[in-house]
Amino acid sequence: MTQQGLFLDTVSIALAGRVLLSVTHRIAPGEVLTVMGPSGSGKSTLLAYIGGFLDPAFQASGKVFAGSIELTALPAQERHAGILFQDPLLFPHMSVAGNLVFAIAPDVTGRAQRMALAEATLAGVGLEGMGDRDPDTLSGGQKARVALARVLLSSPRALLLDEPFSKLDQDLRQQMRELVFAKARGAGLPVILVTHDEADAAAAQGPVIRIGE
Ligand SMILES: Nc1ncnc2c1ncn2[C@@H]1O[C@H](COP(=O)(O)OP(=O)(O)OP(=O)(O)O)[C@@H](O)[C@H]1O
Repeated sequence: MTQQGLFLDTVSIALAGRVLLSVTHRIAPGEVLTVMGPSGSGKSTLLAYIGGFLDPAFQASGKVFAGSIELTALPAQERHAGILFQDPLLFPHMSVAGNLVFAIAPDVTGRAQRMALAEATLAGVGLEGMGDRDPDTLSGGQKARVALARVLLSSPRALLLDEPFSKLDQDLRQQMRELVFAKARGAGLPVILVTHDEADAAAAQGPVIRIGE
């Protein structure tokens, strides 16, 4: 996929007639925009709007573009907004490789080819040879890496990070965010990072917007 920025064009979201946030911002390929703000200010809601799963209780307007593609004109499954949540949300009844193969686009055909792609992506996040493992046997940091591998395999147009590091201890947190930012830079993916943590924001080395303050 060619490198594309993300453009939030006069995005405005309200709840019960009260405007939660208004944002216009361009994020370059590989750049991280950090979004901070108090609990309940609408950070997750912004990601839900971009991803296409905003609850109908909200009133939203504005467009979101990935390069020249208007994501807000597409159904959620066609947006390819690569979202990572606080919880890695792995399927417990599938192996690690199974969790990854599931995310690969159907145009990669053949079981061997799909498994090879999954294994290579696993190796790229530091989990070489762990495809056969059951997700329940992994540590929290390893699960977070599997979730990252899965999102990278899903042909994302952007990475939307909803506090994905917050359950990890300090060292792991630092390692994981460096890995995510390096992967985003390598793939030329624009990133939105929702966090409460100033150290995350500093590590992102990009612009910071604060909502609800
Ligand atoms: N489905 C919903 N229906 C009605 N209100 C909702 C719904 N989901 C969230 N809200 C409200 O919308 C506001 C924004 O919520 P949101 O989860 O985006 O905040 P946040 O900034 O991500 O908070 P936190 O930092 O605690 O995760 C909050 O007041 C929340 O209670």
